[in-house]
Formats: sequence, C-alpha cells, structure tokens
Amino acid sequence: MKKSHDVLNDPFLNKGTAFTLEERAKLGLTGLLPACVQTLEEQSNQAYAQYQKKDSNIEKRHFLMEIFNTNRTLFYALFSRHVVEFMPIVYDPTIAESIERYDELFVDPQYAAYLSINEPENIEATLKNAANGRDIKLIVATDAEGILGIGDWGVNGVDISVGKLMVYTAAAGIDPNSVLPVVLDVGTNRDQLLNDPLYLGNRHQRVRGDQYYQFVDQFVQKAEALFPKLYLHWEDFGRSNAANILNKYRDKIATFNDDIQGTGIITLAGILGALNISKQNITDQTYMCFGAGSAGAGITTRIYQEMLQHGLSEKEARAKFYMVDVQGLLFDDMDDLTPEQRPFARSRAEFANSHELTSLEAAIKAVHPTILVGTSTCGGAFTETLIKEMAAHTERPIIFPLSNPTELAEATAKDLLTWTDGRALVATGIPTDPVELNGVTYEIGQANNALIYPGLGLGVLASQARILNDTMISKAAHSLGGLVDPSKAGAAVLPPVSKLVEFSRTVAKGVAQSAVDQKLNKHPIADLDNAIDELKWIPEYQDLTK
Ligand SMILES: NC(=O)c1ccc[n+]([C@@H]2O[C@H](COP(=O)([O-])OP(=O)(O)OC[C@H]3O[C@@H](n4cnc5c(N)ncnc54)[C@H](O)[C@@H]3O)[C@@H](O)[C@H]2O)c1
Ligand SMILES: O=C(O)C[C@H](O)C(=O)O
Ligand SMILES: [Mn+2]
Repeated sequence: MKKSHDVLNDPFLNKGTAFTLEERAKLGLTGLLPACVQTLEEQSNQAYAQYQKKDSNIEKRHFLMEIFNTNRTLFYALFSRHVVEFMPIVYDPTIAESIERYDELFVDPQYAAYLSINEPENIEATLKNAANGRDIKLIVATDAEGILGIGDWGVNGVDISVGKLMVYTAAAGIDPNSVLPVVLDVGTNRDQLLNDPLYLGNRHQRVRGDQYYQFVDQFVQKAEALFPKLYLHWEDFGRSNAANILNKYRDKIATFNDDIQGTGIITLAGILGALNISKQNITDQTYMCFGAGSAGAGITTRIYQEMLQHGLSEKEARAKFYMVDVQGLLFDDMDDLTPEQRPFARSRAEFANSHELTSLEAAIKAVHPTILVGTSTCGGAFTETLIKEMAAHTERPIIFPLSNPTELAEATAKDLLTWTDGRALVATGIPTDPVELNGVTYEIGQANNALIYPGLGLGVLASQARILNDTMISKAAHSLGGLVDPSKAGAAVLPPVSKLVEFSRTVAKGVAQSAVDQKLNKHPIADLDNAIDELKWIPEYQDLTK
C-alpha cells in the first residue's frame, strides 16, 4: 500500500484534508496535512468558492485542472454538482484557449500518453507506463490536426483528449482510473508553434503517408494487445485522415470517430427533435451541409441513412442532399472531392447556372434547403440575407450553426430567431443561453457530440461489444427522442445539458441492448441494467485502510 507523499501525490488516491485521523496514522500522513479533517462536501464548497473568484474562464479552467491533477474524486464531485456551469469551462469553448496556450500554461502532463512518430519503438512502453498497471477500457486519441475549428495544434492537442475523457466521467460515470488520454505527436504545420521556444512537441512538419499510417496502426495494435476491453475514441484528426482511420478499424475493433459519427448522431437527434416540433417528415426535407469535412460529411451520411430507414430508395434519398464547401455547391465533375463528399455531389445538368453556384448564398437561392447545418469553421457565414432567403421558402427552417469554438459559429441563435421572426428551429455547437423574442423564451439545444459520446461509450463498454456498428449508432440517436415537450412554445430540439447524466444512461441502455440483440457482446450478460450500473463510478472517497 502506498504511504505518505506517495498517497498525497497520487490523484487517484489523494483525499487531502478528508483523510481521517485513523487513515493518517496508518498511511504515514500524520502531520502532513493541517489538523482539521474535512468532508468531501466541505472540500467541494471551499473549492467552488475559490473557483467563483477566478476572473476569466481560462483561469477558472486552470484552477479546476489543479484540482483534477491532485484529487480526481474532489474534481468529479465538484463537476457532478455543477455540470451545466462547468461544461463550457472544462470543455468547449474554453478548452480551445487552453489548447492554444498549452505550452504557456503547462504544469502537469495529466497522465496522458505522448506517442512520438519518431520513436515508434516506444509505443508499447509508453502505453504501459501511462497505464501504470491500470485496466484501461477507454482511450481518446488525437493527432490534433483538426482541433475543434481552430486547426492544427500539434502536441498541445493532448488537452482535447484529456477534456473529452473528463466529460465521459462527468456524464456517464466512466471510472477515471480506466481511461487514458493519448496524443499522436506526428509534428505540426503551425509555424507559430514551430517558432515558439516554449513549444513542447516534435519540431517538424506533420509526417504524412505510409509512415503516418504505420504509426497509427502500431498504436492500435499495441493498445489492443495491452488493453483487451478497450473502446478507442478518435478525436479531431484532419479531414484527409479521419475517415481513412475510422474505416480501417471500425469493423475490426470497438472504435468510434467523434467528429464523424458523434456529430452525426447528435445532429440527427436534433433534426428529429425539430421535426417533432414542426410536425414535418424527414423524407420531405431538403438538406444542405455547409462545410463538408469530417463532421459535415459524417452528419450528411447519418441523415441519409435515416432517410433510407424511412423507406426512400438510395436515388430518392440522395436527391435530398446538397453539400457546399470551399468550391461552393459540390458537383460530380469536380476532381478535388473527398471520398465522403463524392456520393452527395450533384450533376451540373440539374442547374441552368451551375457555374454560378460558387457561394453558400447562391446555393441556397438555387436549392431552397429546409435544413442547413454549418460545420465550416467560418464564423458568421450564415448572414441575415441568406437566412431570410432560406426562411422565405420554408415555414420552420432547421438551422444548426455547429462550428466551434464560439467565434467560429456560423451564426448565433438570437440572430437566427430574430431574422426568421421565431420560426427557425435552432441548435448550436457551443452552449447557448435561452433567447427571449416576442414574449417567447426559446430554449436552445446544444448539438455537440458531448451530449452523445459518453452514453454511447458507456453502452459499448457495458455490453463489451466487439464493434460499434450503424445499428447501435442509429439507436443512440433515437434514444434522445421524447425527452423534450415539443408542444411548449420555444421548445428546444434537444434535451438540456442539465439532464446529461440522465439521458447518457438512456443512450447507454439503448446502445448496449442493440449490441446484445445483434449478439455483438463478447461475453454473456445476464442483466444489462446491472452491467451498466456496475460500470458507474461515483466520486466518493473509499477507505484506503481496508
Ligand atoms: N458541434 C459539434 O459537436 C461538432 C462536432 C465536430 C465538429 N464540429 C465543428 O465543425 C467544424 C469542422 O470540423 P471538422 O472536424 O469537420 O473539420 P474539417 O476540417 O474536417 O472540415 C471543415 C470543412 O469546412 C470546409 N470549409 C472551410 N472553409 C470553408 C468556407 N469558407 N466555405 C465552405 N467550406 C469551408 C473545409 O474545406 C472542410 O471540408 C469545426 O468548427 C468543429 O469545431 C462541431
Ligand atoms: O469538441 C467539441 O466541442 C465538439 C467537436 O468534437 C468539435 O471538434 O468541435
Ligand atoms: Mn472534435
């Protein structure tokens, strides 16, 4: 058993002033703490009072990380008491600034595994060292080429893996002892970092091609060999690699790409919520994606799959979708389409003026979409002119500006509701306060993959599913239905973050049941609810002397 400072310095064991006098005597802690023995409640209240005195969001986050780095139980006890308030601080949007300033603010590696493409021979040792004997069931891995919408941040991007895992525990009770944040440091193309004397990562351009994919594969093989119960979450990879990596492994191991699949699920759930309010059918919609990258194409594919499930043929369903990217409306004669864009590229013969459709506004005028989803990283792209043009042709336009962080959102909910006189059905990627308009309070759903990936992960882990397939993913999207009263004026299209813990459990049950129904569970499960509950970690102190 660890003693003295080995206990105090272990964030998984440390209780700080909550160590009882008996524990202090048995663990060699006598005199190493102030005399007063506090309860977890007293510690939480004291920490929260300190938190409230911090002036900026980044200072609030930095303080919370100090708690995280020294006492995981206290951190999650605090997080569980303030989920709605802490999510935008621990996670999106404040995590963007934390990543941008990672090397300036660095104080602790936070039990992450830093894998360098220059030492692939160290992958196994690094994963073993980082696990340190723990039974790792969940890894969030990033190469940080596409952090949120802020792009390539090299090794700084490790913070997105750490932050995503914090949300897994806060939302779904995933045991923090069983998780491992990983960054694949393959270099960075950001000159600001390469020229920054404080930068802590490999100081060279990103490595691409065979060497890159061999490195990723070595990581997967070693991780799967070391951690047999592993669920592997890919996060914020670049558009040219994200889908390739997911497609290579999705039928072989339990794995998931949050930007592609997670956003697809939450956006479908939001659209189903919106159609619940407008009483319209999904097969009557005309869908436009603005920014057809990992998230945009992933969402489009998910909505397309849903239309097939509602009885449309592939031809009928494809006719409902339009993608706009840097080229404007995407056409099938373009030679720079990604494999994920190509199935949705249109024929120029459909338009008399196809060569003029090189902007979002022109595309909207030509197509008159009823659903517009932004994953473009272009802040403010949904202007009043083009939103009014869209709203002139559909009674309840569904408009989701999903780009993160805040300054990159294509529009604000307030503007969208104002410009459409309250008719728009809105969800945003960042948290948005309710909007008051014409005497109605509009609750704004957060279409962020953080509302779905924790429950999805809990479902995969509880069922010990061999893989995560589309049936399970579709089930996750439909599990979020029915949680909002659509008849209430200003109703949100998604359940509120205040119910995140509750609906993460609902999602987990649906996903786990789907895995078992498909016989994807590696071992027999007598009671699924029990299997889920057994995985749930509660932030409360254990008696270390027993
Ligand atoms: N709300 C969520 O849960 C969620 C989930 C994933 C991604 N996102 C956000 O979506 C955005 C994109 O993320 P991604 O992972 O798909 O990145 P990505 O780089 O894969 O895709 C971005 C796409 O936008 C296109 N684009 C860039 N500038 C454009 C312009 N001026 N006009 C049209 N298209 C343009 C790019 O060509 C690319 O195809 C980011 O801001 C990210 O934070 C949000
Ligand atoms: O990280 C988030 O807030 C959601 C998503 O994964 C993104 O990349 O924006
Ligand atoms: Mn992401």
